[in-house]
Amino acid sequence: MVASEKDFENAVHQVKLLKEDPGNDAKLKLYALYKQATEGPCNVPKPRVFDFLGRAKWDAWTALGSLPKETARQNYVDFVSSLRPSLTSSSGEGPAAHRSLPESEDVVVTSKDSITVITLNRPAKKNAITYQMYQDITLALKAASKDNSTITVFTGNGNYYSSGNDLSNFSNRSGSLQQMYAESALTLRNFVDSFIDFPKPLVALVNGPAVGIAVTVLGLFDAVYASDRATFHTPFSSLGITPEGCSSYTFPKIMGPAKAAEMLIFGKKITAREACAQGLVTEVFPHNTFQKEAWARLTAYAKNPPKAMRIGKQLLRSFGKETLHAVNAEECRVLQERWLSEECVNAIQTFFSKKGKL
Ligand SMILES: CCCCCCCCCC/C=C\CC(=O)SCCNC(=O)CCNC(=O)[C@H](O)C(C)(C)COP(=O)(O)OP(=O)(O)OC[C@H]1O[C@@H](n2cnc3c(N)ncnc32)[C@H](O)[C@@H]1OP(=O)(O)O
Repeated sequence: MVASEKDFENAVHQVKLLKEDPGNDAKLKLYALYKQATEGPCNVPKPRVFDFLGRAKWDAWTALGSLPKETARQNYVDFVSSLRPSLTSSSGEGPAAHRSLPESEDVVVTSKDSITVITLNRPAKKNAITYQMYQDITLALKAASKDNSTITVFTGNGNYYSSGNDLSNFSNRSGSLQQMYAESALTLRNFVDSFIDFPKPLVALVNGPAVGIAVTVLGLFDAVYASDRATFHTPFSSLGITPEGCSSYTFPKIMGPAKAAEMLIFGKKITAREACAQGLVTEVFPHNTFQKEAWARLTAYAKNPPKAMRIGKQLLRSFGKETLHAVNAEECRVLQERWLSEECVNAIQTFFSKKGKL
């Protein structure tokens, strides 16, 4: 469904009625999408170096590349709808006001003992994340942030946690390359933002090997429990691409720059025990008892007073948030360029022509 002019105007009106400040990142996103929807791609000169606000706005608008006006309009309407809890009740009902998680077989959301569980459910494809799944996960996190659960858990179905980005995302979509990559960068940015902004304790149960973006976002989780069959692999350079998920910032902080470089630049695959020694994983359990032990732990933790846990998380995380959003924006901008590079195009072709393995 494409948002009409009326939907767009309605959303612009709703923004004016916001009761609370939605924060700088949300305001930048709204600004960029509004400009793109009304004026098209940014072609104004870059503001001078000390005009920080002007630059941030220019960067946000420019990052949308050649995203079509209609798509920007739709994204604006969707984004405003995701801000609804802070809108005034007299603002009127926008078309997407009650949008909830679409029925999805590949991303399953369940609830257990006050814990919301988001399960990647494409075991035949090693839980590779499709374009649709990025959007479903983003919506699932938004919903979990508002539901009555105390903890949110991420896991995979089958013998893999996730093989990362589904490489057919590069070929399965319509439209010009420029348009597709601009949309993808925005989708990725929203996806990672939803981890950065997640307000409750977020725990990963890494049931098997994890690859690419499934590894990088772990730096944004509050605890990572892993089976001893899990491995952690970010083969970005061999795919001609660059790190995302804020890992270019979180990994050096977590494990030190040298170990981070081995993983993110040289693509070294590490075991669960190595990842634990380096601080990326909280604790490793034998595969046979992994589910039982991890769930016993989670069920006990979920009985803690929820507000205290939420506020505790805020204290631990909120000071670095601005930086994380800036890192995310920059990683997405760089990736958007890399996707067009010969190195990346060749690597994806190799995967599908020879069914090449990591
Ligand atoms: C324009 C871009 C749009 C992007 C949209 C949003 C932005 C995303 C940004 C993030 C970008 C990249 C970050 C990353 O995640 S990089 C890492 C990408 N992942 C890989 O390179 C892994 C590739 N897979 C493999 O090397 C192997 O499959 C494996 C994981 C080592 C498992 O090997 P296996 O022998 O045990 O199993 P296999 O037979 O290969 O797999 C079973 C079937 O699953 C398919 N499959 C597995 N992983 C992927 C994948 N990542 N993408 C697509 N398909 C995958 C595999 O092809 C098999 O399929 P089939 O049975 O042959 O049909």
